[in-house]
Amino acid sequence: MVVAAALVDDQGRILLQQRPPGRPMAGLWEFPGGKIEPGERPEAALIRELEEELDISADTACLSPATFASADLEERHLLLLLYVCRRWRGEPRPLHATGLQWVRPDQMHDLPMPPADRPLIGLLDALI
Ligand SMILES: Nc1nc2c([nH]c(=O)n2[C@@H]2O[C@H](COP(=O)(O)OP(=O)(O)OP(=O)(O)O)[C@@H](O)[C@H]2O)c(=O)[nH]1
Repeated sequence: MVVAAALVDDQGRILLQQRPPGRPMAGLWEFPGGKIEPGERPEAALIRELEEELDISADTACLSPATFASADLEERHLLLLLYVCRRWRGEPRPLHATGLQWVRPDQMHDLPMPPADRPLIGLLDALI
């Protein structure tokens, strides 16, 4: 079970981060987030991941449940809960990722992304 955020800026662009080398799916552009730890609430997990990965603070009230992805990975099944977040404190910095970029949903079709994320693009385009 994974939580992730579509951080949306005032131009309707979404922040993607690039997975670093030496890890599964290296080089792909993904939504910031990560695994929920045992006993952790999903929103708390996402707030923790945003701090760890981007050095930003978000409040639970600013995390809107948006949609989810369900896909087979190599040895596991992934359930990814995607939240939309339009307000946070701080300027995102790539503490774990190779890089960050802000993109409109329609631009995501041209980026290499994890297969599970592909069905989310059209949904985000309609939502934002
Ligand atoms: N954060 C994030 N993870 C995603 C996305 N799409 C997707 O398939 N995933 C998968 O969901 C998992 C996220 O957990 P993580 O980021 O903590 O995983 P990790 O690299 O430590 O994976 P590992 O523990 O299997 O090595 C990974 O298997 C990742 O490939 C996405 O858009 N954002």
